[in-house]
Amino acid sequence: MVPPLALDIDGTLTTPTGRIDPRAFEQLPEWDAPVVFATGKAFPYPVALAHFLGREETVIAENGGVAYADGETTVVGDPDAARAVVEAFRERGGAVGWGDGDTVNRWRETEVALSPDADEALLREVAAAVDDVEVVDTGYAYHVKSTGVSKGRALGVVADALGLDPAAFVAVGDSENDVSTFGVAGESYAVANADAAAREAADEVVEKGFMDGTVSVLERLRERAQ
Ligand SMILES: O=C(O)COP(=O)(O)O
Ligand SMILES: [Mg+2]
Repeated sequence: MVPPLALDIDGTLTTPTGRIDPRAFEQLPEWDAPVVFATGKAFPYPVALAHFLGREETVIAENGGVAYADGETTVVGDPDAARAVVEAFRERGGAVGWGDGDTVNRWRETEVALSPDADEALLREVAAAVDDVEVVDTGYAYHVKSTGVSKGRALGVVADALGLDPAAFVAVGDSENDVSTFGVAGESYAVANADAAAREAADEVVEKGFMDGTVSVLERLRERAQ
């Protein structure tokens, strides 16, 4: 039997230009165990991905602020604290940076995400003045979130709902926001494009980057299951 998977999305299932790698549509629909999409993106993104892959909608969004499994949504974190930090950042001249529509934050319930172009030093300075709020840099966004919220903690909630031990999961990821997942999954892999924190936390850093790296992990797990 192949193991259940906890898969990050950006940097892990994508191409270097940020598209979902088409191999996700070849490999994941048939994966014969639960697949949890664990992302920093807002709730609709992993739900849509699972939906269009024809998989159960079992997802972690907002870096663990939102977890959804077996029809049940769990929301944790203090959105008001995160929003207050971003408001103070704006008052001091900072810009969230996604343009007028801001679909990045439109459906976000527990945290705020800022563009990688945002003024990081100012953001960190403003956030440091507020208790229980932190800034997480995924390489794709700066996330202002409650400190107790993490993908790893949410994986515990999701695993529970599925009647599984989180240690049964194999995790693949690429950045700081995957470190907590690597801590609770039984086995963890960072793709070659991963940042220092993810590389340090993973059981193994694979040779290839982005979906090439993830595909190499999936192949290995499939071979092992035979
Ligand atoms: O939303 C981000 O910043 C990154 O998303 P990810 O967790 O799927 O890599
Ligand atoms: Mg990622």
